[in-house]
Amino acid sequence: KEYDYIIVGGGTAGLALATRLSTSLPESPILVIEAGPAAAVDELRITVPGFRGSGLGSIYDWNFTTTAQPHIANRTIDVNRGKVLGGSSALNYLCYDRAAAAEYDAWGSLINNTDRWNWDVMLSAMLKSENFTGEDGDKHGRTGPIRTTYNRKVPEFLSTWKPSLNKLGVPINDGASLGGKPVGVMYQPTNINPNPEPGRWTRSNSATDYLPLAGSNLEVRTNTRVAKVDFIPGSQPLLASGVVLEDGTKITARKEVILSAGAVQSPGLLELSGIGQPAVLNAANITVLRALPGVGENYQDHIRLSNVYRLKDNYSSFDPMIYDNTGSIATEQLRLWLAGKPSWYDYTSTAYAFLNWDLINTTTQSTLAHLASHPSPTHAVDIQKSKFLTDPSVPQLEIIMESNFVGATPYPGTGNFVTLISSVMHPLSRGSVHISNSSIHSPPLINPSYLSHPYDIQALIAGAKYARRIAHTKPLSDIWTQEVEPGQKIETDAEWEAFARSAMGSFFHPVGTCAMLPEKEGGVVDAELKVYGTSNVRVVDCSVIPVLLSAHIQTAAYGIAEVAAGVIAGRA
Ligand SMILES: Cc1cc2nc3c(=O)[nH]c(=O)nc-3n(C[C@H](O)[C@H](O)[C@H](O)COP(=O)(O)OP(=O)(O)OC[C@H]3O[C@@H](n4cnc5c(N)ncnc54)[C@H](O)[C@@H]3O)c2cc1C
Repeated sequence: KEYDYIIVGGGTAGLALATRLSTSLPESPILVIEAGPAAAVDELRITVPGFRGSGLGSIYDWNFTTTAQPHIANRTIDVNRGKVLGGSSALNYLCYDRAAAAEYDAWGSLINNTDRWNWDVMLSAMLKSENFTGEDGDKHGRTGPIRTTYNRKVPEFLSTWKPSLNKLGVPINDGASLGGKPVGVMYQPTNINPNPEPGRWTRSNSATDYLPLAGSNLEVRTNTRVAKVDFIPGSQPLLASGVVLEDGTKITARKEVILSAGAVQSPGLLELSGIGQPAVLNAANITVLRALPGVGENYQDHIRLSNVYRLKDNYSSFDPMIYDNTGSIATEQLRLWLAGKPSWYDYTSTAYAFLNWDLINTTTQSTLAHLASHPSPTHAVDIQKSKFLTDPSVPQLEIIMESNFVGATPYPGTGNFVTLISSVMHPLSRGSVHISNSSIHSPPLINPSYLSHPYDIQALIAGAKYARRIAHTKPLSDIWTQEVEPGQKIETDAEWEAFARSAMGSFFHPVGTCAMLPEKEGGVVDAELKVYGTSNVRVVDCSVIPVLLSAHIQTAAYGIAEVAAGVIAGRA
């Protein structure tokens, strides 16, 4: 059987794109090939919002790890990625937000000043993908597939969040953070469907809410892995004829092959197909069909640190739902969830702050700006990040108040905790992901180069120190008894640095590895997401994001897919 379009990866962007293409081009046979399974409708690890995190390490996770990272004591960091229909949208933590307008505008200015990509384009695409329930005055889509709303149950102590930050001079930004101006402290929505029968609040993802809208011309094959793109020998530019599966089966694409395998695996598929850095391909004994040095480079990810506080006895947290999930509280809450009644298992993250360094103090701003500009950045992505450092509309630090223990050490066994997770929004370390040999079955070599730029470690420490300051500000200071991580013993600069290097984690947001940039800047795709040197291969997923955003990135994945569907259907 032949198809017009083959989409590799039925993940967040892949299913959104496939659904939109199938309805825009009803005469075109379209195939999505997904390596993972379709999860059962009653798969609680995916469906129950409060079970977020329980899919990690499961059959729905690729379970990759980084190479040993020299700047964090040679630790390796887990690289969790969805391996299931819905991809990482089925595995993620359901934070739903958008970055500053200037950050999407930068995409267009970096790729030859095109007006194909900017805030207006991405906002309209992101709104098209959203279906919000509620009234908050913010920018929301109301008719799109992905259901969003606010948590209906939040722990009582969360009420200390906004006043404490506000006391430190951070503006309250409730109901106004999704319109391109995220700086401030606020509650944000979450990708939950609030009213499916029988009243259960469930995770909304690309498999549950885009795919059912697809036309009958869309076929989905699960548990099927693509090994590479097949090119017509001697074609110039390279013309793809289809894909080759891991068992050698060839499937024909009459028009296009679109890679939506995510930021960790789309670059590897290009390399296995003969497009990439000659040194990488030669080492893997793969014939170079097109040298493209940017493939797999420019890996960027959000880095995070936790400050964990033990709550006073009169406060209960989400901890029993995670760490005592056979206990009576958890059992009762799951019974309520199954009955479609308000339950703690409806709950996800709610309380956020997006800050720039100025909001902490001018010394932090100038110290970090100095680190970022010495030596002067020369790469377009780094230059862009240094411009963001002087733009007060662009956040540099996110802090989330989590209602449970999220430490670098194991859960202490008993007790209720609150965690302030701080994350650097524009780290300057950029790494890479490459294949190690010619087999699709070998895991990729993921080297994010965490903390290799001196800005990153100091930014991480500045965030965690500020989180401690928040914790010591009333009314938040009234709810806890002990700082468990990093612990009050961490005080000197050297102690903070050792702690940060030993406890730093990832926020699961890799981007940039098939960057939409000019080829001479290390770009892999052009403004129409077409791979340089090919006439009919595109990449549509988070790997095309050239500069990491100051937001959780699923909204961008949906937005990119919506824009790409318009581009592809317009060209058909
Ligand atoms: C644990 C976790 C928590 C997160 N939390 C949040 C959050 O709270 N909010 C937020 O906004 N973002 C969050 N993210 C990030 C966000 O969900 C992802 O970055 C985004 O969904 C990625 O979308 P994508 O389309 O680029 O890739 P994916 O959704 O990962 O899709 C790639 C798909 O391709 C498939 N695939 C790969 N290789 C092949 C192959 N060779 N053949 C066939 N199929 C293949 C994969 O199985 C997968 O289904 C989180 C991510 C993770 C992993």
